[in-house]
Amino acid sequence: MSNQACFSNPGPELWNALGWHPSSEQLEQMIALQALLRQWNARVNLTRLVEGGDYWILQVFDSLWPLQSELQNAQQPRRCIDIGSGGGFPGLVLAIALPGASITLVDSVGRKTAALKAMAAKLGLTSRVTVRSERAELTGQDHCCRGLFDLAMARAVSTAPVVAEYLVPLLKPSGEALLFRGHWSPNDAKDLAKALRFLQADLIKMERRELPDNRGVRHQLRLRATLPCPATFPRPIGVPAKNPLGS
Ligand SMILES: C[S@@+](CC[C@H](N)C(=O)[O-])C[C@H]1O[C@@H](n2cnc3c(N)ncnc32)[C@H](O)[C@@H]1O
Repeated sequence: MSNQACFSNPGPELWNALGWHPSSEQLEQMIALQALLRQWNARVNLTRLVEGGDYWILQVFDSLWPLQSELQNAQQPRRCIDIGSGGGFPGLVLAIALPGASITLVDSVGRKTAALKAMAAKLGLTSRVTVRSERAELTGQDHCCRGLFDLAMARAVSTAPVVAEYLVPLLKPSGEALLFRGHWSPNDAKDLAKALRFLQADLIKMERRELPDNRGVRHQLRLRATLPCPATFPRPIGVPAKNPLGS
């Protein structure tokens, strides 16, 4: 089998490259998620990456590779939140891979959150997955979410300073924000550092990795709060994107 064919399937090559292997139940859930995305895509534009390597590498692998340490302690109770979850990446894949975690999925588009709720129910994840249909700027100011998460993440939602403003207010004092990035440059790092000064947070880790099958380079950035996030952040709806911190 060519490398490309191996990585287009959920076979051992994919999991060896990831350094984590799903149980048979988890694998079934990931295959079921793929089928649910095909169904829901007919009604709502969730994602076009649902077949072969597009699904297994660009969605599943890409959602899980930054979580090596969490995957080693997958039963540990954790509160996680995925901002701008879209079709459920990384949030729903995380809910499958981390049986100890509870996951809140947030998206501002009602049709997407309806699909997320229905997919979570079909996957048997309702007891651990909560779906919120709202803007992240409101989530971060809601006492039901602010300051309560061990892990707050976002993939493909906005620039790093904007995403940091959404995520940092959600963290417990010991929590970490996880930014999934594609390209990452020294200028991106400078912009993020300026934003983090406002949010009272530090960059604690940056990791680069190539996806299997030459599917591109990815970066993960981890942030931690140094002091409680000032109450003014996140600012009202639309302000973080219109006027990014530090710009
Ligand atoms: C490009 S999609 C990425 C979806 C998913 N995270 C992924 O990686 O496939 C961005 C998603 O973020 C949502 N989004 C963007 N800004 C948001 C905000 N301020 N609050 C909540 N959701 C937001 C959009 O509705 C959209 O579903």
